Amino acid sequence: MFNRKNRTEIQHFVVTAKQMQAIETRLFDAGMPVAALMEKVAGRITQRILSKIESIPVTSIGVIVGPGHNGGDALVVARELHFLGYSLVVYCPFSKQKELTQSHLKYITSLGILINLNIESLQNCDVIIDGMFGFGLERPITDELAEAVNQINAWKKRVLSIDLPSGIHTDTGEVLGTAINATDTFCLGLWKLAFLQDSALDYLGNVELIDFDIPLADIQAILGKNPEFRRITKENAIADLPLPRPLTSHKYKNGNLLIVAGSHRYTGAAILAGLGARASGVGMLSIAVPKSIKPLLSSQLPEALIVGCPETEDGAILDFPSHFSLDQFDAIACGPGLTQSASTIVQMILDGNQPLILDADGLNILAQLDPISTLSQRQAATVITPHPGEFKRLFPDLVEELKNRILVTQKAAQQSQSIVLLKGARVCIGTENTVWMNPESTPALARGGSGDVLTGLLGGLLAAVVLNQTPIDAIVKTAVWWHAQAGIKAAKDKTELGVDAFTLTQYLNLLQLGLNSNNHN
Ligand SMILES: NC(=O)C1=CN([C@@H]2O[C@H](COP(=O)(O)OP(=O)(O)OC[C@H]3O[C@@H](n4cnc5c(N)ncnc54)[C@H](OP(=O)(O)O)[C@@H]3O)[C@@H](O)[C@H]2O)[C@@H](O)CC1
Ligand SMILES: Nc1ncnc2c1ncn2[C@@H]1O[C@H](COP(=O)(O)OP(=O)(O)O)[C@@H](O)[C@H]1O
Ligand SMILES: [K+]
Repeated sequence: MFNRKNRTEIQHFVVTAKQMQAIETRLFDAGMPVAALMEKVAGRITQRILSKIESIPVTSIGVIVGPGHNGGDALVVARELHFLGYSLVVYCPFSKQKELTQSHLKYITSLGILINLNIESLQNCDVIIDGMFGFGLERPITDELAEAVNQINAWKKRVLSIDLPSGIHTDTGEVLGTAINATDTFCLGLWKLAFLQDSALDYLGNVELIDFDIPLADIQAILGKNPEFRRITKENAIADLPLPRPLTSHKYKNGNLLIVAGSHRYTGAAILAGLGARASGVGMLSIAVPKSIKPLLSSQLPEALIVGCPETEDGAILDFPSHFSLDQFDAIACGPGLTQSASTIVQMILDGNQPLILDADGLNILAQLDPISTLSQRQAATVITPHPGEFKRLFPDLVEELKNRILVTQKAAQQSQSIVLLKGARVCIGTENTVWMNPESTPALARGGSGDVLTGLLGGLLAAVVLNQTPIDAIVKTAVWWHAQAGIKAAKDKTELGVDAFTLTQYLNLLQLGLNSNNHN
């Protein structure tokens, strides 16, 4: 007896509509009949739909059928559910269909299932299957079709979307006119960009990839060996953790990090970044703050070396103490809570040769300095971690393109020759060749201070791996995954309202996330 192969490797590929079409074309050119592929895919969708509805009382199932192959998929699913004894209501408001879809429509009619032109026909269904549009949708849904979609959403029924919620653009995740609010979406074959775009999130519901055995060679023929768009998974995130430690390790082999943060106004930001760094396991931690808040930092982080700095009149860092050198550090994390008065030291750090994470006010100060040329001229690696507001200040020429977060991150990374971590519900990390995207997170993180924790965690990891030459983009994705997983676990235990930034730092313990020192789960 053979078990189906669990193809975890395909979980990290993410494709555009164009790439998906090119991969699909390769299958057809190789001899796979289109109709056979549709049967196979729809058979798998049917199995997954059954697993979702078996435990709930279902009297009748509504099916929305579009004009293309998304509609064809829906009709095959409808046929199978009919033979399983479910009562089906088919709604197809299109006068023309693609040939294969038309053929399935004809057959389903021959089975005695009525094809309705009127959306009200679905009103009494318990579950609706959405096969209106998939990755072929390119123009907005308008007029009666838009009204039908809005009506379905207003009913607030359970809606299972095939491939994408109809109305969502495959690449940008934008709503084209209007879109189905799905409770579940079955993404077919390979993850599409829309599944990692913030703009689509509220429409997707629970998401699931339905693998239909696209040969790896066909995927690689289109995407290459190092795909441009990649999803962060548990496997690829933990692979780059600095674990296990060599038995003969010592503190200077585990990274020497300097955090530059805090002001009278934002003392907590420095503490939160420090606690984030603590969780990373960094070998040595120094935190530069305005000297009058040094006692506060020392009491919260006894293991850290707190560097008290001369202050501006408004309580920001004015300068580093005399004889203080940045050269001793493996990495610097700079920005949380600095205020814009700390521009002198930010400039000094940018001029230095240490790998750098720049966040918050560090970015706002950078925005005044011609960011693209400043970043491009740095000798060492720079990771910038803007939220969309900071991003707009840094890259005013890219503001219009922010509606496609994935592509805009890629462009910003290429222009600035830096690693760009664009914050949001689905964090995107732009690097020279790849955009990494984090598919799992929680809105519990949407509150002040959670970004400071990420900066510290990332700083600690960066300092540790600079020494063992792990690529920097690899560790950035690990930090993003770790931060989000801690948020998810904390939200499970304390609800989405219970995850203040300090609580988040308490959940960064890897054991709580199901890992151990051998880096095995
Ligand atoms: N990839 C794979 O390997 C597999 C893919 N499969 C399935 O195929 C799906 C893609 O199928 P697809 O290419 O036929 O496109 P689809 O999304 O059904 O719709 C396009 C149709 O809609 C029309 N249309 C567009 N916009 C419109 C509007 N605003 N208002 C009105 N009409 C509009 C457009 O017409 P036209 O632009 O020509 O007027 C065209 O006819 C994919 O999502 C998956 O479910 C599986 O079966 C097998 C494996
Ligand atoms: N809706 C959301 N879902 C998941 N994560 C979110 C959401 N909103 C914000 N985040 C995350 O929370 C953090 C907020 O960081 P930031 O905006 O810098 O806040 P702060 O500077 O106050 O710490 C980022 O890591 C961001 O990706
Ligand atoms: K759909």
